[in-house]
Amino acid sequence: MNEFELIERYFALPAKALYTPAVLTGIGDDCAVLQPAPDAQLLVSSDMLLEGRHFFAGTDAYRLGHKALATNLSDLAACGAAPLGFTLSLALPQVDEAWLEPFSQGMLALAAHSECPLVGGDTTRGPLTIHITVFGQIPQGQALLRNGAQVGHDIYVSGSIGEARAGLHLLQAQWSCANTPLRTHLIRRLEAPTPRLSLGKHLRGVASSAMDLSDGLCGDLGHLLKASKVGARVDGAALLQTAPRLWQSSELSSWCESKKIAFAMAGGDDYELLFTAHPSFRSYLTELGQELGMGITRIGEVLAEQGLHVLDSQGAAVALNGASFDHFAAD
Ligand SMILES: Nc1ncnc2c1ncn2[C@@H]1O[C@H](COP(=O)(O)OP(=O)(O)O)[C@@H](O)[C@H]1O
Ligand SMILES: Cc1ncc(C[n+]2csc(CCOP(=O)(O)OP(=O)(O)O)c2C)c(N)n1
Ligand SMILES: [Mg+2]
Repeated sequence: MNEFELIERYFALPAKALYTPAVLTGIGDDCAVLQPAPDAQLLVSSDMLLEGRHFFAGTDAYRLGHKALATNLSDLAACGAAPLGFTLSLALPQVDEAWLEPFSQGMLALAAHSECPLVGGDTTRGPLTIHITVFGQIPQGQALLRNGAQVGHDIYVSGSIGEARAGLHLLQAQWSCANTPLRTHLIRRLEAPTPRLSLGKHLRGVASSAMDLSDGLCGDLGHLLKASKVGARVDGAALLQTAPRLWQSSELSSWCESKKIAFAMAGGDDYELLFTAHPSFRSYLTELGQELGMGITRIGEVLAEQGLHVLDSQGAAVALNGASFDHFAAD
């Protein structure tokens, strides 16, 4: 199979079935031509996944296809945007049809579900690298950004924080988990995150600032606070309540509270939304969580004084010993 047969079979043909009316020209020309809605603004975000750095060699190809698109859609969700389409640039060591078939299926199943068609890309031989750029749209001026957090606003996260990091530690054999359903759940949280697109749309006009959690709450919240020129207090006990299955597991229930909080604060790969909102939205957000069937947890408050203070249930400061994920941390 040559390069163009590969593109046709695994990407161009199945992608065509997913084109929306916004795709005026899709795969096969020099550029894709997309038509955003009148009065919409265009949003663009790009993320890559590299074998050995973002995923282990031998990771299930269907899940990898899903995750590569999910991490990108998560950025659109964080801005409250609706997907328009995406491009896929792929480096493959060789043509492996037993890998390409599920990879393409996992990616395009999420593309169909999210109404985000594949509209172009590039394919080359090289170390396994998956690079996606997503395009989204939003009505003028409504994009949720990192710089709008206001003093006195509440801080929220969606979903369960720390589970993906626990999944990573399981795969790295840093701890074991005898509870098979929990083990399966944690690894799925690492390998197959759900982009929170509908939550993001519902946060338009509600959230004062938002971002998605990829590197870990500690560092990511730090970016949001810096952009907004504010500080924050995080209630560690509220953060732990987002992942009760994890903390009640027999292996981790003996950890002290501050160790659990520090683990969750440094947990990368969450792909949940972090956002701030005026306290008048509390009941709306409780109902929204029920409507969308996901946790939306208030974990703290924005403060005028800069800096991030994470407290345990006794009000004592939790030492965060550094870390969120940083690709160049050791350099
Ligand atoms: N090589 C690069 N050239 C230009 N901009 C970059 C580059 N790498 C990252 N960025 C930008 O820096 C910002 C932070 O990047 P990153 O932490 O990867 O964001 P995210 O977590 O949303 O993917 C983003 O606005 C991103 O677009
Ligand atoms: C094999 C493997 N090692 C380590 C990790 C943990 N990890 C790798 S990258 C990353 C952070 C997110 O990746 P990044 O490229 O920084 O995404 P972005 O912030 O740009 O969205 C984490 C937590 C992993 N998922 N898999
Ligand atoms: Mg990035």
